[in-house]
Amino acid sequence: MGRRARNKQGMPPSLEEFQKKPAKKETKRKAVPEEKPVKKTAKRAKKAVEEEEYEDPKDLPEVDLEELSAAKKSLFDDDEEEDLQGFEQLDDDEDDDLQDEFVDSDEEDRERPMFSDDDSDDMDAINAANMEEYSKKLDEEALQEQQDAEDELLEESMKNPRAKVLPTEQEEEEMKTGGSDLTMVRTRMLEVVKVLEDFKNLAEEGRSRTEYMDRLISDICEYFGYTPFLAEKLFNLFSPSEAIEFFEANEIHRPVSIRTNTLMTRRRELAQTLVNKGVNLQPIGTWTKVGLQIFDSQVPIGATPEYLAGHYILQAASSFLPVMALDPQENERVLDMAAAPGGKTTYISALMKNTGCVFANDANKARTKSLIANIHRLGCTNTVVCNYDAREFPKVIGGFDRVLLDAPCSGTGVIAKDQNVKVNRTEKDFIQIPHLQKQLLLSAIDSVDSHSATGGVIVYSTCSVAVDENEAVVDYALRKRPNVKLVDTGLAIGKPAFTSYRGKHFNQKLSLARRYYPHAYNVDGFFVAKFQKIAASPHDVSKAGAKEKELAADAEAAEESLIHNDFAEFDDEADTEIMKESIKRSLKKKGVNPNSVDIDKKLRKSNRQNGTKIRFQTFLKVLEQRLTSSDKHVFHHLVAIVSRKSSFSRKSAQKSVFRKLYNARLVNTSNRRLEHDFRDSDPLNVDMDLVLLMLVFWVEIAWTSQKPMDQRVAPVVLSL
Ligand SMILES: C[S@@+](CC[C@H](N)C(=O)[O-])C[C@H]1O[C@@H](n2cnc3c(N)ncnc32)[C@H](O)[C@@H]1O
Repeated sequence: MGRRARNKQGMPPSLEEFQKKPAKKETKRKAVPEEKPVKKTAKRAKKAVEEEEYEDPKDLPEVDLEELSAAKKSLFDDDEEEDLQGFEQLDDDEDDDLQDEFVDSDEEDRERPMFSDDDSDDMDAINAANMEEYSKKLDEEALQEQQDAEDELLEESMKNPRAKVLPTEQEEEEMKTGGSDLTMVRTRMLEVVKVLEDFKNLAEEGRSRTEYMDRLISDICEYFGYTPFLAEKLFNLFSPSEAIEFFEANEIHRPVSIRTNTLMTRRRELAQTLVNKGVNLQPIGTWTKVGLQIFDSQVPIGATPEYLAGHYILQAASSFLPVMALDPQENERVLDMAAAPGGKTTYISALMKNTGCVFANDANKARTKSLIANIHRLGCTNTVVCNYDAREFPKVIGGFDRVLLDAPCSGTGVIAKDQNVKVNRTEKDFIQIPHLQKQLLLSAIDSVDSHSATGGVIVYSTCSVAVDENEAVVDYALRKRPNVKLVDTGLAIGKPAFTSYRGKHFNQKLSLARRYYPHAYNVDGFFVAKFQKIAASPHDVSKAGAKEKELAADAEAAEESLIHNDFAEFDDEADTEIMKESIKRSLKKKGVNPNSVDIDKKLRKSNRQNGTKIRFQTFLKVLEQRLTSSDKHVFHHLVAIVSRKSSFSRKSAQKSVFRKLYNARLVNTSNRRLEHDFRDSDPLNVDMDLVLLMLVFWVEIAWTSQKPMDQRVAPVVLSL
């Protein structure tokens, strides 16, 4: 069997199949409780993990180490081919493994805020966690009691279907002043979820769905410590009950895993050596031949002679996935665009058996040190390290067989590792980071040789679960580069990515990309998409560097409704100029020479007649305050249409749309003349579609601001 074929994964079992599998035989070494952690509270699930993961050695029966070694050895006796066969026919136990045995590590070295690996940090964390877990074990009974009490309370409240789950105004006040009892908050969250799932039967009369949702988001913020912005963003990805599972999973550390460096050793040899040193481990599910899950260890796992000799690397299981999807072949030329600290580069190098050439690039020079260190330690000799802004590619060098873009991201998939994400991420991050990701992905695509005999592949991955950083980025790339198509990742696990999300529709092929969630697979949240480049494009020979791309992307982004940080850049002067232009046009249309008229005077008169002092800037401020991001999206959509339909610059188009909205806002039934002006002063003579879109926009504002806008909108409709 050829290498490529051997590397191909079997068809993924469905999620249902995964979930229906009977529980795996319990072993004392199992780190994750048999029950899915998501069925427990954050604390309780964590407790269960602690109990099993850090079982007090004193409580264990005496074990003959030789026997243990022999038993462990048998775990790795299957040769690689058998592993593969098993992989193609996932059995029940293995499926269950998949849920339990994914691990984190290398992502810790991701640069903050980009989330990075650092093996030694990882180990410190593990050892510290062990001690903490041991001491927490003493609290077990108390915690269990508390849990039982909570469950009882919940059960009781559920008996009364129309129980008053939401706090009264007075209770709200008390909560504000006296703080909340977290147990109560948690119980209420679960109750609200139940109500939301059967709103018709369980909701209190007179209470709206929004009230329940708002309460739930507030409680999530309070209980788990998220900002309302991020809580809502993440909440929207799931059903209410699954959202709680996700938030709870973020309170639990993923298990620790290592990847065998096949340039140096084989997995079963490594496992045997480590077991002999007192490391308690098990292979990660059948989907990987190189991963080992570590349950506990009598030696520091990041400082064993084998570690120092490069026989393994601490690496999150989810980090294997993009490289497996990339499927690098021997003797190829591969680019790892954002490579530091090298968890994925070294895996690529190993899969290529140190043949061909891997360009490992990272924009952060400091981080290339750890990249170089890992490359050396793991004995990768086919690797060139470089330090460019990856948007410089393919100007630096192009024509690669494969490119991996493990993009810098917001890290919403690895909150369990970095709790700061809960409070640090802002709306701006979810505009700026995707903006960079899009530019990087286009560069990745342009750096691949579409005529590659073996490859022509691009893999895009992030450790974020946000749609803006995943589906939206991939969809953008598909639109901008019709010479690529999405293909199957070949990965055995993962949920299909979204093809539509909250009113946005993406390329249908996005269902081929994969999403990973901590609560679903006990791995870091991750996203993997695989492209095949089917033809060359003019961009492939582009000599544009990062700066040029940034400028081009800014312009494109405005068209794509992405950037609105220049939202309030209009000034009175510009405002006046536009109005003057409009008056001149109007005069011309009437056959009057504009030069024969005092335009300033006419403008003043017009302003007086309009009785308005609202200027663009004021209007922008109002918009900023009142628009949700989806409203802004509509606005930018309008701008994009106007600039496409005209030769106007983006700025002029923005002004024009504002002019429309501005004027439309003044129209009312008693002012027919203004209606007329509104149409006459239209500098673009925009078509009906645009006006209708504007109305949609206005209706959205009305909806958002909860104020009736019909009075303003209706006459515009009438005037069409
Ligand atoms: C998610 S981490 C990469 C982790 C790495 N692939 C691994 O597996 O070890 C993202 C990396 O992107 C790098 N980065 C950020 N902006 C970049 C850019 N414009 N060009 C290249 N690298 C960039 C960061 O320095 C960071 O190391």
